[in-house]
Amino acid sequence: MKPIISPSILSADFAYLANDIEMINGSEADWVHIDIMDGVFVPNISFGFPVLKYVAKLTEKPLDVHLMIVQPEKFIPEVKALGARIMNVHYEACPHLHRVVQQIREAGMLPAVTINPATPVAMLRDIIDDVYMVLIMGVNPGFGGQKFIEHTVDKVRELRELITVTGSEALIEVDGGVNLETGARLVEAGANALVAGNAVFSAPDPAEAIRALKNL
Ligand SMILES: O=C(CO)[C@H](O)[C@H](O)COP(=O)(O)O
Repeated sequence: MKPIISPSILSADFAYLANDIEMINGSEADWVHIDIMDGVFVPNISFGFPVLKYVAKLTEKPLDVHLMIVQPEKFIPEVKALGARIMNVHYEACPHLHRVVQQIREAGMLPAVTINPATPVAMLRDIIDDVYMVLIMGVNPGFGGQKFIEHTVDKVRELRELITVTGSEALIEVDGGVNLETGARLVEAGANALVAGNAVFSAPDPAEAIRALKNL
């Protein structure tokens, strides 16, 4: 199975966002990854719903929305209003994660749980049957273009084992530091979906970079 490719528009040129979205529309990308940051959960602020409303209008691929914010459950209606297919919330931001996952499903979206580099895969044991996807961060969230943290590959392997043992159908997505080299190892370890920012938008031909990732 070819990996699902979800380009992260955090690395796009915000002054010409429509051009980058059209590039994604015409590419082999499967989803579009939207990183929402609040300057509290992570030390950066990206964009909010007034901007994303226009991004969503132009985008023809399903939206894979990643909330790097505290209390993400407060924004379930806003994420739903964007037409998002997947809503990713951080394990570290949700003391009542099981409830939030149910709320996302009840709102008609697919729930995904994200773990930071310092969070062990074992913390997902009691939620793995309830989620559509787990997103493993390959960098500390907040910025694009960071160096890939090596133990992410082992975490993917460990999560693949947990999924096999529990019979869960959760997908594994990785975000941060993904390029052709790290992507190949992540897919080999059992990742189903790759988020790529810098590797796509800094490439001379971003659509070709997406195709190369898709063919890993
Ligand atoms: O969530 C993110 C940062 O918090 C970005 O999606 C991620 O960093 C992608 O960018 P790159 O591929 O350049 O690392």
